Amino acid sequence: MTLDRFYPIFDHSDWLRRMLPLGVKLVQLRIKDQPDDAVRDQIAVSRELCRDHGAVLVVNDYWQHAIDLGCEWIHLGQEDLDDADLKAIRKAGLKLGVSTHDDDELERVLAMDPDYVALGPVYPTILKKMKWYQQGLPRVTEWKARVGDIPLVGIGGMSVERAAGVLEAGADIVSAVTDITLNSDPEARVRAWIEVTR
Ligand SMILES: Cc1ncc(COP(=O)(O)OP(=O)(O)O)c(N)n1
Ligand SMILES: Cc1nc(C(=O)O)sc1CCOP(=O)(O)O
Ligand SMILES: [Mg+2]
Repeated sequence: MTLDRFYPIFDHSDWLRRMLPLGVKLVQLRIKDQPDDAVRDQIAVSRELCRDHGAVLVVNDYWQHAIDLGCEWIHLGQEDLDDADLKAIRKAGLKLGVSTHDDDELERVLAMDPDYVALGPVYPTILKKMKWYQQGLPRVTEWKARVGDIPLVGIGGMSVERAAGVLEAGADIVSAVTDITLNSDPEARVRAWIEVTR
């Protein structure tokens, strides 16, 4: 399966309800600091919304809910991977996307046979505090050479204006949060993203 090149990330299923009708085909639900039952409910709603719109849903962090709810994709970062039951995840047929930020992390995840590898932050991000400031485009090119046929996701400080450069540098997919969610017209921004990535 070829994943769409535009990969927005949202923190509530309401965002998916708004954005999927515009043509989003790959989307991550990334919920933080919510009660567990609320998270589960939102994953279930998002799964249905994505099914209705022919889109791929990636569940961030909550791999057990993803298994229980019959989801198809999860995204796990390095610390998530410390606690996750990879055997159970694979047994359930879940596809796995992983985060990387340096050489050691990349070596670690390549041994896990991931279904995509994310590299970040390509540009500085305002979404969360990170140890890394920015990887830059040459690092995207290096990562693509190292991951080979595994799809490479560029994340961190992405914008409509930066997307083409990141794809030209070697990313297969570009992922964005605040460029959309903090925009005064998120729908128009998503349309612009779709235009530059298809
Ligand atoms: C596509 C994509 N790339 C990286 C991340 C970050 O995952 P992680 O390092 O586990 O951090 P949190 O998102 O859980 O704060 C991601 N979610 N998606
Ligand atoms: C969630 C996340 N993970 C990153 C990583 O590098 O692993 S950067 C990031 C935030 C992306 O948000 P924005 O598009 O607003 O910069
Ligand atoms: Mg995580």
